[in-house]
Amino acid sequence: MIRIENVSKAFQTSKDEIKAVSHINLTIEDGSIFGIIGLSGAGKSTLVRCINLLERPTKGKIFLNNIELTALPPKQLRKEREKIGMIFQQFNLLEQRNAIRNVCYPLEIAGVSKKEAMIKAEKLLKLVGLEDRMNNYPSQLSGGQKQRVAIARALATDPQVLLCDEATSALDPNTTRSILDLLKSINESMGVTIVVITHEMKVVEQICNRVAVLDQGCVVETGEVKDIFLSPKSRIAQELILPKNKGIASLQGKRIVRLAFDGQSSFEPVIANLVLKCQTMVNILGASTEDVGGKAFGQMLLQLPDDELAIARVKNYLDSIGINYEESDVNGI
Ligand SMILES: Nc1ncnc2c1ncn2[C@@H]1O[C@H](COP(=O)(O)OP(=O)(O)OP(=O)(O)O)[C@@H](O)[C@H]1O
Repeated sequence: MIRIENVSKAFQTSKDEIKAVSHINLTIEDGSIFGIIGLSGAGKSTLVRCINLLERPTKGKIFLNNIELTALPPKQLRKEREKIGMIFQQFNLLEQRNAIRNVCYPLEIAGVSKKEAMIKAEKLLKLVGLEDRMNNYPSQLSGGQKQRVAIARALATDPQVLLCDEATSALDPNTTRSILDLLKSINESMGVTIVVITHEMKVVEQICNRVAVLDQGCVVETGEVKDIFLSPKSRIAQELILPKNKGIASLQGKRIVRLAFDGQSSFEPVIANLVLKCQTMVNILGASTEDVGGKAFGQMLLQLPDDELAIARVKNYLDSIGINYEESDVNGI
């Protein structure tokens, strides 16, 4: 289990102090896949680098399995750090080493014999589906293949935790999906706890159990992915789930409702029935649906007519079929 206790990190620049993260409290359970999501500059990378003390927090404590990493002397910290692997957006492979020797690298540093390291590296490269690419250099590999090498390398020291800092942000959607599937299968088969840093809700939806939403260095919302996806409370989570739609700006002053679909409802009959039963037109401004844990979840923004009676009929209808909704004004979307 990872425990982040009241962690803050500030950077001192020549001009002023930048508070990258402030008073963060999070618990990440063993064996889970935990997402940390936020917009650019929210403090995600800083927070994840505080977990393995690549950045030392200015304040607060980090615990791994009840051992306080922030209190350890350097030698013991190095030992504990072997339990935490990390992968990055830009892969960070050693260009002058081929794939198998990249994976051997952390083992060599840990004092494992060359022969043993090669055997383990071969096994790991097979695990990530690169058995036919072991002797290729990074420059000969695609982005997805490089990230697979990086994952194999991160797993070489048998970590309990794998930190993924925007690990799929440089990849196309199909490759992203295959890397996320690989991470999920590593989590399931090896029990490795995975912490995923991302600015994409799709990544969180595809593999995470729980998520913390970060905004301006603070956690503004945390919980089960499906709960946050169904009913985002913070403005930033709403924006990440259903990004701002440029077309909406021209609809100032109109009544908007945000519907939350919970896996039981299919969209078209609901909206078609709503139009028929309420005898009114609605505008679909945007929709976002995802598969979470095998169930379809989603949100939809509807623009309602400027007619209080019609609005009351729509609300009654939504209540009667058990669809959750909330009203928002256009500026709050
Ligand atoms: N070494 C540093 N020195 C000074 N400021 C820093 C340093 N590292 C990060 N920051 C600042 O801390 C804040 C948070 O940055 P961080 O990289 O953690 O955000 P992020 O959410 O990971 O963003 P992105 O998704 O764009 O990488 C930003 O304002 C950034 O400029």
